[in-house]
Amino acid sequence: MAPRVLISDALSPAAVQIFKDRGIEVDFQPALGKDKDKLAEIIGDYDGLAIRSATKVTPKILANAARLKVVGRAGIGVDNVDIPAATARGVIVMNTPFGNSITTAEHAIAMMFALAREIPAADASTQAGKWEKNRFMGVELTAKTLGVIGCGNIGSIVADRALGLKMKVVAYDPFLSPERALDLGVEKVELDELLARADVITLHTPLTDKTRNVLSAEAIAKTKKGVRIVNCARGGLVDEAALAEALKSGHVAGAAFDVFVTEPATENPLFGLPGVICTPHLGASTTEAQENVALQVAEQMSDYLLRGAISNAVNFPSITAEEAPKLKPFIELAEKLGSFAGQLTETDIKTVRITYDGAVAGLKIKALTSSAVAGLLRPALQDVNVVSAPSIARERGIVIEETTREVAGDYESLVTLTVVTEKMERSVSGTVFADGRPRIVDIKGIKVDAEFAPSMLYVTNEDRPGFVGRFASLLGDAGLNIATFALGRDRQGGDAIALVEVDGTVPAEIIDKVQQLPSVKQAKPLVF
Ligand SMILES: NC(=O)c1ccc[n+]([C@@H]2O[C@H](COP(=O)([O-])OP(=O)(O)OC[C@H]3O[C@@H](n4cnc5c(N)ncnc54)[C@H](O)[C@@H]3O)[C@@H](O)[C@H]2O)c1
Ligand SMILES: O=C(O)CC[C@@H](O)C(=O)O
Repeated sequence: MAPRVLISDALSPAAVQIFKDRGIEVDFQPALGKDKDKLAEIIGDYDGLAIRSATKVTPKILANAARLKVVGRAGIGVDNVDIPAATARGVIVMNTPFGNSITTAEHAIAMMFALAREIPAADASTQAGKWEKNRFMGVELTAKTLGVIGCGNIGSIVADRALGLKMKVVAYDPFLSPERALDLGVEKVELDELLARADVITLHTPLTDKTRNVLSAEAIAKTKKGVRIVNCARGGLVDEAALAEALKSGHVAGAAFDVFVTEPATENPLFGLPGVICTPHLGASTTEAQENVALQVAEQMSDYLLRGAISNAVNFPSITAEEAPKLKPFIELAEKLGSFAGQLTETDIKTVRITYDGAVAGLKIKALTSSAVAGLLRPALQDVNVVSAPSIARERGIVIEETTREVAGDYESLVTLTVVTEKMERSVSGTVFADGRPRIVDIKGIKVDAEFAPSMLYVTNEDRPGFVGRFASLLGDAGLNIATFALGRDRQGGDAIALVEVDGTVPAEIIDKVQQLPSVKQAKPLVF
């Protein structure tokens, strides 16, 4: 069945065409993002949800989204998606980090000019027939200092454009390296210095606990008298009430805001104040940017739904379309090794160690580890997948350790998963043969060679003559057909294991009978 995608915001129709061309069924309902009840009612029918900022992907929506595998944000900020809730439900969340950066940077520059020359007020006055030539005395931007708070993708484009305007640019960004600052031609400074020196301040950080109210009343008080402030990033970076006071007192000469604490902003402390210019979150609203982000999100979502390739996910490592086919058999191997260990582990897991030897060490091991952990946890917690597994493990205090060793041993690639509980430590290793099928090659240090089959029986016993005959007769007498039989032992007379593929499920009473055979230590049914 073709995957189904719902577009619940006003994305460019270019996205619809991409989905259709890729063979994905697409439902374009651009007004649905505003109707959360209707969205909750129908979301269960879709594998993918493509959004802009109007759709709020809340835990309630996710709880109804039984089929949902991916949320694609045609834009940068994913603050309208509950990422922990999506991750916990195994839903990939991806964005398009660059498609609207230039457009948004241009909006910030436009806002700066609009402030410097009071263009909106001059326009309104002129069109009202007033011709107030002496009322609007602007300021020149050349040689002024622009303070950029957050010098990432958009902040650095703004800086570049401002340098082109012959402004001086100072930037505050704890993650901006001195080399990058030098490259951009900006001066990296601390926040207080930026506040003291900037004639115009522009914000370009995400909204986080650290950046909320980065321009607080206290910070605004440290700015130069007559400063102008531009916010085209996120509402909440500036204390709106404090800014309103500073505008009224004349300390701040102007503020141009595209984003607000509450959106849609129908009322706001800044509205109606002198020197204030507002736009309704238009930063990304150009034909070019909307086409870029719509095409990109549709491509990314299609790649994931059809090929398992992941790009720009905020809750999972990227997997390119080239990597996906190489990873696929190892994802299956890791998941099955995890499942093997999970089905045999009855007590609390403390640590999971995963070692990647040989060629597999060069692959995206984060995806493999997540798959192994998903397989490990699934016997105990049904609702876990490769996306949610690491966070679920973390919540349960399970430590996950990964080791890579590029040198190959007996196998070109070997994955070993070791589970440590309070009482024991159990390891299982596997590889992928040339036919692409995963196999178990070692259990607790005992060599075996078995494929994973839908129904299996795992038996550990003391290595004594007669066991195999008695065991096979017991299964035969119960009408259970043995499909494959793998045996291994650590040494003659020591511990032995049998991994047997049977046709059909093994009834519980047969497991009990196997358990009672002489020399048997443990008998467990396994399903893969
Ligand atoms: N108005 C719009 O329509 C619109 C459009 C696109 C993006 N945005 C918003 O613009 C913002 C920036 O987007 P971007 O693509 O440049 O993001 P980015 O991740 O490339 O850059 C953000 C920068 O902020 C810096 N930063 C993080 N914490 C900081 C802190 N405490 N102090 C100072 N700097 C800090 C980071 O180091 C990074 O360099 C985002 O919030 C995004 O959602 C708004
Ligand atoms: O979709 C939009 O119009 C806004 C996008 C913008 O806020 C973003 O973070 O990319």
